[in-house]
Amino acid sequence: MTVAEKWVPSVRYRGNHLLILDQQQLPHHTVYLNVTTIEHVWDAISKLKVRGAPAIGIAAAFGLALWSNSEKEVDHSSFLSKLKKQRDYLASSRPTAVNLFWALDRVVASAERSASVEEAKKNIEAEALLIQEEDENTCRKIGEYALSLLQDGDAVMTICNAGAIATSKYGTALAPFHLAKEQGWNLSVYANETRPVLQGSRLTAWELQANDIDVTLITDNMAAHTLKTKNIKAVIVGCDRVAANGDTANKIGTFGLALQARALGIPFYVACPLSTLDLKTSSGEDIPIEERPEEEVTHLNGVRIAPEGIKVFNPAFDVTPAEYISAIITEKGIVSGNYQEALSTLKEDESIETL
Ligand SMILES: CSC[C@@H](O)[C@@H](O)C(=O)COP(=O)(O)O
Repeated sequence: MTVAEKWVPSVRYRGNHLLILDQQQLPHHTVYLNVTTIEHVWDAISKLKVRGAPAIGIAAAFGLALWSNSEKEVDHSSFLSKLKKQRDYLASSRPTAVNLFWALDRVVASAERSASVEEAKKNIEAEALLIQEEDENTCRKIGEYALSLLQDGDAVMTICNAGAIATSKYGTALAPFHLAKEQGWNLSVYANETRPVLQGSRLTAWELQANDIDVTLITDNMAAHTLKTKNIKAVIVGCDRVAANGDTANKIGTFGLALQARALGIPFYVACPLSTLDLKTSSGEDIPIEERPEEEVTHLNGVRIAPEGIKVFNPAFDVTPAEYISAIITEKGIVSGNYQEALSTLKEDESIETL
């Protein structure tokens, strides 16, 4: 079976409510949360019940649709200013993944193209649905380009979960494995467990195993040894924001993997949709890095594993400088070398297929 046949969507829109796959309960329970208010959506994003850059954007877009469907305001301009306040509220749920702001701004812009409240409501819903639908095609294209860098039989390493459940379907970094499966290739994946909240062991291991893709779980501190001894042909990761110069923010631990890959001469690829490119942020130094609650570090499954009172630093992301990235794989092609120029061309020129 392939991801197309076994698909468990992360977000399902039902007009007056959303069904959100609770990724905090995976791999033990496949549970959908019944989300009825914009506050529920904020909470689900902030607590990582829905996570992964594209999925956060999709959930937030539907959050605005939920709000709009139940809003009683009849004056068009008051409706639009209330909408913008809701946009700012949802934008405060997480700071690093730019897809969140990109999706919210698309929905607000669609409402601004309306002449009445009724039309604005229709536009908001249609735009949110379009964002979700487009992401599926985008991820498939990313998977096709990523697969062109691999060969049947290759072993590849990844971190976190940039998979189907982090997007509309297929994923970004995991898309090539889903597509390889469809075409009968055998790729094997080494998944870093991804402390502190274990997106690798709880989500990537679950997603790939459920799709009969050869996956081996390692702890994060096994990565260098595994890269060196297991004939790994590439590292592929997702990302939360790419700055104009190609510096890339992704799950904490990614930068370490990039350094290890460089030291061992293994290509290090970043896979992402163009919605993750943030040309307004000039370099990685300007990307806001989320710091999360210390309990994520001091506790495992609710059990304290560190002494009371210990100081904790818990950045959720790190930035990999562009010089360590062999190529960035997008739905419009693969870029490498001078990222500054290539990324802005890519964002501007929708017709480019491969650079
Ligand atoms: C296609 S998902 C890409 C990234 O969002 C992913 O690699 C990642 O770092 C997710 O972090 P998370 O904190 O789980 O939202």
